[in-house]
Amino acid sequence: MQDILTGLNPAQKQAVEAVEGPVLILAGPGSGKTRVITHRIAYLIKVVGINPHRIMAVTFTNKAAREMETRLNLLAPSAAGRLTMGTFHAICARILRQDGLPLGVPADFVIYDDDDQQSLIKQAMAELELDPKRYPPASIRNAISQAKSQLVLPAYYFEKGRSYFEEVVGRVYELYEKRLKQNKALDFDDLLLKVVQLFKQHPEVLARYQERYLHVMVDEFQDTNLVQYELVKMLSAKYKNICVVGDPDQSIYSWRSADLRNVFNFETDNPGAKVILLEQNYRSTKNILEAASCVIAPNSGRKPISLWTENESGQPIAVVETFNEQEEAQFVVSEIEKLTRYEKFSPGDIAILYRTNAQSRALEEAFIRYGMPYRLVSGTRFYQRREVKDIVAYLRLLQNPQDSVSLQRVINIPTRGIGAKTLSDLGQFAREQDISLYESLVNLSDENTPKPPIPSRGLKPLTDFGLLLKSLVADARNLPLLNLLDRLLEGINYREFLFASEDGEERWDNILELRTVAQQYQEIVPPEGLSVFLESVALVSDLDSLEEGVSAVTLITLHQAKGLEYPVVFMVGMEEGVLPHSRSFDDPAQMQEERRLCYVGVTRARKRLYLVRAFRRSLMGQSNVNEPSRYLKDIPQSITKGREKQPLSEQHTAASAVSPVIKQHLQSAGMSIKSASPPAPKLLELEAGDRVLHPQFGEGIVTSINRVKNDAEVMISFHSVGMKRLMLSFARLTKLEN
Ligand SMILES: Nc1ncnc2c1ncn2[C@@H]1O[C@H](COP(=O)(O)OP(=O)(O)OP(=O)(O)O)[C@@H](O)[C@H]1O
Ligand SMILES: [Mg+2]
Repeated sequence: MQDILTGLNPAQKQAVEAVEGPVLILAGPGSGKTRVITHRIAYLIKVVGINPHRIMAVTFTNKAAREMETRLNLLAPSAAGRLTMGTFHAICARILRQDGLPLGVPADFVIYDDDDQQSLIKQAMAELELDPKRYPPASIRNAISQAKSQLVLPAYYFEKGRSYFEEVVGRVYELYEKRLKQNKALDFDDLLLKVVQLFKQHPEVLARYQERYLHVMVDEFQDTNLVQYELVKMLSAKYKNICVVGDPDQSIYSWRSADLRNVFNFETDNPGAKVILLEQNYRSTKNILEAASCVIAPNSGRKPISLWTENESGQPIAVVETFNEQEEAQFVVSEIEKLTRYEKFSPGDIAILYRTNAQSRALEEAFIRYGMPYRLVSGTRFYQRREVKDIVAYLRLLQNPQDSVSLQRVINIPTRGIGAKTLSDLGQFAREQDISLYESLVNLSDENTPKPPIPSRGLKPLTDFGLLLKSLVADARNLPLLNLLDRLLEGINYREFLFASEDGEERWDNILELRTVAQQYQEIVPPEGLSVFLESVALVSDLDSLEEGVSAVTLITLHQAKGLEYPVVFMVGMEEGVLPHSRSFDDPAQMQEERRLCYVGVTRARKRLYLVRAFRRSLMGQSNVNEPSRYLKDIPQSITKGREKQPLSEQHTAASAVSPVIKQHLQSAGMSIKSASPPAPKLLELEAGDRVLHPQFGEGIVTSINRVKNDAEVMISFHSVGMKRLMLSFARLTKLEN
């Protein structure tokens, strides 16, 4: 019992000991909310003598559940594995496996993820002969998901007075449900919905669970939605021992229907509820905490939660401006190098937080280049993302039309009605004729060649695709990489295709991010740009995912970082348009949520906090000069340090188009800059033998120059990547003194 209550402050102790009746714990970040839940569970088991079997603890992520389990194991080893702990979805899945039968849910149901769900909806729409152009499957899917999270059934859509679109939703919904059932499958929304239905329609089942769960606890309560709260209420209705902890300032999931009203209504829903406030922060230094409170203060309608700490003031917050996103990544990586080399932080102590997944790309590349281990939390590494792989496969095919693996990958992407049977017939025909798959496609439009035995209905899309490929292959020889990529995306209508899928917007963002990469190869004479690009992609993607246990830097979105803490935190992309995200600009409620997101980020840091931004950012194919994030201005200069205070004009005159990092590198090597490429297209004067610096390839020596019209082709032998031929007007070269 000693170890359970010692190590808690009086307010925390009160929260742990308040085991009877409803309890609401409201407290700011790092004040020990999660710690209280863990200790409360241990206390219930070891002191009050509750059977772990009768306790339920709901966490927000599986990772949080695992962490809680580890901590609990230290306090109450006997409880391991006996209590019900996990996310709402995991707990509901368990209930349905046990008790779903009365509702017609078989014990061996499978769970469909977003992708499965999407394809089943498309299938249902095809069966109903609904045109996906008029009724985008993604909107139908959203409507169905919304309906489910509000416990609305298909019948609702057939009531009088519904719109035609609603009726369509209803018909798809109905058939979709039928197919799910035939496949013995549940989608994510079903997991919650079915349990609520089960409890409502079969009170005897509910009674059993109510009897079982003497104690129910919920962490991160501010991010629960209505159905989740409904469930918690039902489960705890008998004993009313329900303890929820949360922080309204950290509510960041409204886009998943999280509803803050759950917090505000808790006291009225649960008469006699004890409300406990925790005010001491154990996580962060005074400086970090002050920065956090300045960031959140401007939000309106807050219940101000006071927060203080006995921790030291610590280092000032580092506010760092870099030139562009590559330099930002470089800065982060070289700073990490210093932190781990001279300051006894290990890579596992460090996290990089960002607003959108697409931002990870520049960071990942820097980590790979430096050979520094990193771990991307529950996101797919950039070059492994499906849409990125698809487009890279296309580009590979354009470079090498004989690449039949790539061809087979993309032949029906976007869907163009080329089925497996047609493809295998074509393959066999190509083998018989001893030509490649690509040639067999291209030949279809040539009257003088033999035709494969494929019915004309199947032949048409093949012929069209062959023609498209042929013209793109020709483009690949002549166009700079970015133009080629654009031509490709247009030719296959890729944007439309992505937007018809559920997470289309995010996936398109990744494609735009791929454009940013392509831009960097613009200066290389075609078709070499394409092959250099593909070569570097191949190297980057080849990296095996990290083994567990290796100490690695964490790359994570702000949303996923909730509840976690790291000794060192880098928040990157601290710019208007990135954080706050430009999509939120015209919605005041959303802007408040962006601010909370920033607050969550800042409060993840224990000892060091870096707020990094880029003067110019190419993200998702657009190059923008962004203002510093408004949140930076809210942090008083007395607790920051950095390059922030210099006026921009001094840093970014034409002569300093060279990034500060590179400049620093030059200076430390005793070199100086003779001339930098100015923004106006005046060509750098170069001759064979000159030493130059390139922002990506590093240092090299000019081996030859070939003047063409107003430009010149320069051959450069780079130390890092060998010989490259660049267009002088595009190449971001700096001449070094010989
Ligand atoms: N009384 C205490 N004594 C020492 N350390 C404590 C105490 N209370 C909490 N901590 C430590 O402070 C840190 C933050 O605690 P915890 O993660 O539980 O906070 P939280 O309120 O859940 O934060 P968040 O809102 O970010 O989820 C943890 O490292 C925890 O171990
Ligand atoms: Mg917590």
